[in-house]
Amino acid sequence: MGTGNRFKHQGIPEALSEAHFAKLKRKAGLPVDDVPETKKRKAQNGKPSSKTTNKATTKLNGKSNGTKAAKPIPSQISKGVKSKSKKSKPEPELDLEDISDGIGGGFSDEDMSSLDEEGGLADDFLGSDDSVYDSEGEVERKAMFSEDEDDSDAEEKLTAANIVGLSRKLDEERAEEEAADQAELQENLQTNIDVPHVLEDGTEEQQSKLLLTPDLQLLRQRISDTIRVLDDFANLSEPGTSRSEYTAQLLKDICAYYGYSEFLAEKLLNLFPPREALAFFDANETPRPIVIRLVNGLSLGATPEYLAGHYILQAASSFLPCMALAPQEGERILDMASAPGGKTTYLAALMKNTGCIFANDPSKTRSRGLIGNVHRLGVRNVIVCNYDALTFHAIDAPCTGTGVIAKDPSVKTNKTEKDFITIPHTQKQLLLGAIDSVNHAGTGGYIPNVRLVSTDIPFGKEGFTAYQGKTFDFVAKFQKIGPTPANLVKDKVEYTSRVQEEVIDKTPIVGDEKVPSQELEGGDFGGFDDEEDAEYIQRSKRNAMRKRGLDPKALEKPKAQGKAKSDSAQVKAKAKAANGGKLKTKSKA
Ligand SMILES: C[S@@+](CC[C@H](N)C(=O)[O-])C[C@H]1O[C@@H](n2cnc3c(N)ncnc32)[C@H](O)[C@@H]1O
Repeated sequence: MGTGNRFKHQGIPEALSEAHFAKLKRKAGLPVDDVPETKKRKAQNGKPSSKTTNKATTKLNGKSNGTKAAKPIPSQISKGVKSKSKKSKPEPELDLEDISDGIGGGFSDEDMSSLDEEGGLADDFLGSDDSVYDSEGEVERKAMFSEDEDDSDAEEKLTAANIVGLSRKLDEERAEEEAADQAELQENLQTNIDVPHVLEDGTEEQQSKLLLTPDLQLLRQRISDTIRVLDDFANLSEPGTSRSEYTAQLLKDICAYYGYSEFLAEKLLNLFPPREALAFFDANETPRPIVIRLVNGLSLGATPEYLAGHYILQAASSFLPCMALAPQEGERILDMASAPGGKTTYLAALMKNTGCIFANDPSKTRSRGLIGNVHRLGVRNVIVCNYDALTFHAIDAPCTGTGVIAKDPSVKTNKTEKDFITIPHTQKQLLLGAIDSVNHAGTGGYIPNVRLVSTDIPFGKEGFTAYQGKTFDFVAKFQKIGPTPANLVKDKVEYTSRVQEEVIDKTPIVGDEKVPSQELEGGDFGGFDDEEDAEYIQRSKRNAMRKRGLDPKALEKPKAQGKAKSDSAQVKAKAKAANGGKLKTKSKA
């Protein structure tokens, strides 16, 4: 990530809302002036209040902030949506409610509790989905291709055919802007040779009061000045001060100005040089645009075309990995963490509905959305399953969610140290599991030979590729390059036959013809049966333990077993009662 244009071009960004500072004051036990309703609404960009929360929208001292809209990130839309609008008609608010889960959403995540008990998954692993837009935390998005827009600024329509050309055009425009910015920066450096006084005077109490009732323009100015000092510490720092004093000041100011927890702000500040970090914080205040306009005033999740499965709305982060994978017709693919199915359904389209995709997700709630999308989009080559992928051997793993701050500002304050330790650990485990899965059998901890290969995506930029001596790939494609060594093959055959004895489910598949589909919890797909799931989960756990060389018997405690049996009898009785005497069945597809 280079020094952001936004940072250099936009000047002072829009200030944070008064409600945000009122919240800070309440937390600190200070009196809060009532923010009149009308003022609150004005703070929402002068537009009627919508679901937007603490987006930066108020103007400073009556001045326009001059924020320049970021270039839109292209989203993908497959086909079938015709843009039609009347210039005079006001733009209806976007409601993408249905898109995240395809069947309207509204499910709770309590079904994940069994996994939580194991310390395996936390609930907010589930919310960090950036791949398919949904309405939560939705902010006003700037629509491209709008007939209302100034024609001179109109973008060409994005199609699969012209994506490379369009991307190149954007890169060229960006390069020109960067050159202009650089020249401007040099000019500023010539004129700004004074030593700014940015370190705070006064007691700690006075200082924290200042941060709770800040003059946002001054605060912004101080942030800029501190960064200028940090950029050229030898010449611009005050005598007798240390770099860490400036950094500590910057951290406090950033928390107050942008509304971050100190924990996350510090993490991000350590990740980038200060100037780039500021560009990043600014970028997170800019709502991401979408590249489709509304159709006849209907929300995107309610158009006939949407309901008929003609399109799905996705972010680049969702479809680029599928393009990199380049699945071929007839192949077999495992998507370990697949809900709500953005990638799964796109892969299915790329494979022309041939071959087979195993789409797994451990959240039953999210799996319902996945199933809805699979059905809605007419996908016929997908088998949906519902396991914790850590227990079998996806790359689209759960993430910390820090990449979606622009979409969900709550991330600014709700991430903790634990998330930064456990989530990457889970991601690593899933990746190792995925590598093992390539071999179709457990390998007793052996990691097959893999190498990182080109994604062959002919556009875009490298982006953020290195940090503290480590290199990163936003979309990584691994290829297995060597056969499994002979001694491991032998081990594997023995191992596999042992495991197969254990895992092959020989019970006949029970059809659900006798139960009308509408009576089933999960609709046509067959619903879920907690008792049956508990057995599958136990079995997976036993397998996982064996693979790690542990004794699965450790899982079976006689006392607990007795209790489990009586519990399961109760569950069965309850399920029967709730279902008019019939037990729900589940498709074992
Ligand atoms: C970012 S979303 C996946 C988005 C999806 N691939 C798509 O393109 O629509 C992350 C998913 O990881 C799942 N997840 C979390 N922990 C998991 C685990 N241990 N095994 C498999 N999936 C997991 C969550 O339930 C969530 O649905």
